[in-house]
Amino acid sequence: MPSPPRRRIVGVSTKMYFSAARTKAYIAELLQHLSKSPKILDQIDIFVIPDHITLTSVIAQLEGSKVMTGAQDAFYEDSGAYTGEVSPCVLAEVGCRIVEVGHAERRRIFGEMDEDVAKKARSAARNGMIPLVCIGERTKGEVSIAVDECRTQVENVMAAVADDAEVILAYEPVWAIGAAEPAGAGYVVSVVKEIRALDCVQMREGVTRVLYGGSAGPGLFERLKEGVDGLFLGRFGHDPAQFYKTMQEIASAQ
Ligand SMILES: O=C[C@H](O)COP(=O)(O)O
Repeated sequence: MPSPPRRRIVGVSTKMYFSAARTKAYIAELLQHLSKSPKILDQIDIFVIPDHITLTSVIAQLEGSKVMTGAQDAFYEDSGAYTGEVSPCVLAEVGCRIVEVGHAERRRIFGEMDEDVAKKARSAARNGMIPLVCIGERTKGEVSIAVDECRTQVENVMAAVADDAEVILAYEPVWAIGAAEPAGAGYVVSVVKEIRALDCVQMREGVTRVLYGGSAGPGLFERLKEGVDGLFLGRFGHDPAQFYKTMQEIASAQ
């Protein structure tokens, strides 16, 4: 079966870096940039993942712009006695489109395991949102070792998520997150090629896009374009002008 067409996509997470005021100003400035070339949103998908507190105001600011808003996490149950958790059902209700799960910081600091990540991805998809699943090896080394570590993460998720649901995999080598530079292009392209070749990815009915994240920013996509469908930015997208520049590069890459 031929794989479904994959549209390029780029997004940014503000993690827990921004105040509410900065998030508001960031989105306003981003919209100003986008108004200069509105066609960009017909060419590629764009998303912003703010913190939970500002999520609904970001959705309101972005209304009518086609820029998607995502959440940085969501619980795997829709409702109940889960104090402090965020319901995927409520996220969908307020217009959230993407749910990021399994970020390396959540795995390391909050002890999330592949099983938790898989359950969260399943409930995001069950609620009509796109799970954006972060995967990646912990230590810098050989391509084959990275692929082995990612394989387990991906297989767990794909076994849990409905076969026809769209999934975004964000390949983020843990050692490249928060670093000065991204992982080497040849290395990333090789790992992503192997991830795409996994049976659990190949055999899916739903679209699976693969992004690269980990010190990503302007100037990177051209080197990764033969392997990835886009980029997932952190720090180097926290200046709206830099995020916009990255979008332009992705939209214009042949
Ligand atoms: O969520 C984004 C990634 O963890 C990358 O973050 P970074 O670009 O600041 O390294």
